Amino acid sequence: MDATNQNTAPAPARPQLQRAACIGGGVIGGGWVARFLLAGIDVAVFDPHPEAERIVGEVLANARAAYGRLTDAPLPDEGRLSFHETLEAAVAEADWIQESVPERIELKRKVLAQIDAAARPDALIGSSTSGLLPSDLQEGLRHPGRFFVAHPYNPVYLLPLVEIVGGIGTAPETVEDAVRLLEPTGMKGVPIAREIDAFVGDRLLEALWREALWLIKDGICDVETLDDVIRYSFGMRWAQMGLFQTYRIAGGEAGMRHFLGQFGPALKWPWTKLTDVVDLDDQLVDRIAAQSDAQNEGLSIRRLEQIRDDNLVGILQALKSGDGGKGWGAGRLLAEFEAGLRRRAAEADEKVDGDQNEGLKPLAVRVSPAWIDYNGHMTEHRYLQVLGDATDHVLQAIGADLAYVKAGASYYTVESHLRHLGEAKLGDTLTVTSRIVSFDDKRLHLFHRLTRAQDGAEVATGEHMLLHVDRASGKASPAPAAILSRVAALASGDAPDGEDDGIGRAIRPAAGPDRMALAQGPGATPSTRR
Ligand SMILES: NC(=O)C1=CN([C@@H]2O[C@H](COP(=O)(O)OP(=O)(O)OC[C@H]3O[C@@H](n4cnc5c(N)ncnc54)[C@H](O)[C@@H]3O)[C@@H](O)[C@H]2O)C=CC1
Ligand SMILES: C[N+](C)(C)CC(=O)CC(=O)[O-]
Repeated sequence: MDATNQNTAPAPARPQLQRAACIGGGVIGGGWVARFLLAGIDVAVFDPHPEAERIVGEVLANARAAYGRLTDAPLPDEGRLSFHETLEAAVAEADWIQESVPERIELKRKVLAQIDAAARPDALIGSSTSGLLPSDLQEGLRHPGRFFVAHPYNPVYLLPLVEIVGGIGTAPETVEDAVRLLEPTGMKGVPIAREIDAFVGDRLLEALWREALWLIKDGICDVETLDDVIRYSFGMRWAQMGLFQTYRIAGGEAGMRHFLGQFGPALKWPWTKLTDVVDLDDQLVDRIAAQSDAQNEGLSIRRLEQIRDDNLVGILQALKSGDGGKGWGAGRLLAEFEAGLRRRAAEADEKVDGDQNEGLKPLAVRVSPAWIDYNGHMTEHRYLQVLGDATDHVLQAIGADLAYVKAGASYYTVESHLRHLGEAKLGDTLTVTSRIVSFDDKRLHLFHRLTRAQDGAEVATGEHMLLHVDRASGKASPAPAAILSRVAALASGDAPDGEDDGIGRAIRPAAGPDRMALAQGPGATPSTRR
């Protein structure tokens, strides 16, 4: 029996995370706030800093912008954010409380004891500590069984890893619950088998940092050179294959055993200063600070954060298309996160619609920052993307879903006509309504209309002809009866009375000099036409 269960009944199952509390809203606490809110979880914050709301707000603005570029999947509505005067008020309703106060053990213990006393007994309590032992932090708590370390990486809203570390008093189901509850936020909770100072990530980072400080102190390189050495080489490898998979490849065809044989002896050569710790005296601090100022001239912290976030989004997206489209590492996790978002959105639609067959349901799409061009409005190819999603929505409704495609047949778009009728701006929600205009056993003629949700203004229409295709032969083939009967049930034919849908319209030449004249050169007029 662990220490928790001495005073309380076994904790009830924790189904999902709906309300979180963040105690400390600095660099890491602010990142947690953003991660939770963007996953649709309400967040209550306590931080005595007089500018806590502004600081959290700026982290959140960065996070929103990054998510806009990260994913087209339907994010849930943001959770509700509230700031509280007392820690007790912030934690009262929370399912998960994340402590992110400064790294001082006596402060953390005091704050954790306060949280423990004020929180619901079944609420989970995670600490963001970078390396303090959970057993040391949970000493004196009344309910130590629900306490654990949840060590994230900065920026918390983009980097998915959370090291989950239990202490002596942590109940095993707490670690399992923590990993499971983080999943819908896009995070990867990784349980660490045994507690150890600095866990796994900071053990590695400290070793690298210690060596880096020696290299600067000894005048071997400056901070810019050191950063270049990392970012032009092994830093890029680490993002996708870590250390051991990378070194396996470095062993050539003979693999890891050969690598260990060849490079293992070097560990005993004087290639490392290992445990000697640099004295961070004033002179070294001044040198590093001056070199860092020179390296970052003209770049504010907020600007650096935005550059970092853009780069991370790019890396995550590249990794999502890795391994032949299956996704690799953090990119595969992103793909799974997006699949979860789509599944939950579809389930929510289902709930609203029930089983009634009322025709094709509209899609709602939010215009995200990555969709805006130099004219300040949604750029052309994003319209095609939204129309493509709307077509997929129709295909799902007629039963030509991913399982159908996997089984060997699909609909391919063979012709599209897109009309731009208005502007869509950042943050607009677009409603896409769809119609099946006509069909036969091979052809499916679709029409989509995009309107702005806030005022109903028409923004664009898309008209598309699709062919049913046997994927093995790549040739058009008749759709099966089951699909055709769904199509027939959903087809609505003509536009509602009086509505000009522009169906069948083509682009006509402008009234000025005609195409023949233009082809004959700048001096030509229509009269030169033969
Ligand atoms: N900065 C980093 O790169 C990382 C930090 N961590 C860990 O996260 C924790 C927080 O670190 P940072 O966010 O970097 O520090 P920070 O200094 O940016 O933020 C700490 C916040 O805690 C607030 N605070 C102080 N006393 C408080 C109290 N009694 N109750 C509520 N809030 C209080 C401060 O006003 C401040 O806003 C530390 O344990 C640190 O080791 C973990 C991963 C990375
Ligand atoms: C510097 N640090 C020890 C606070 C770093 C971390 O804990 C993790 C990170 O984000 O690098």
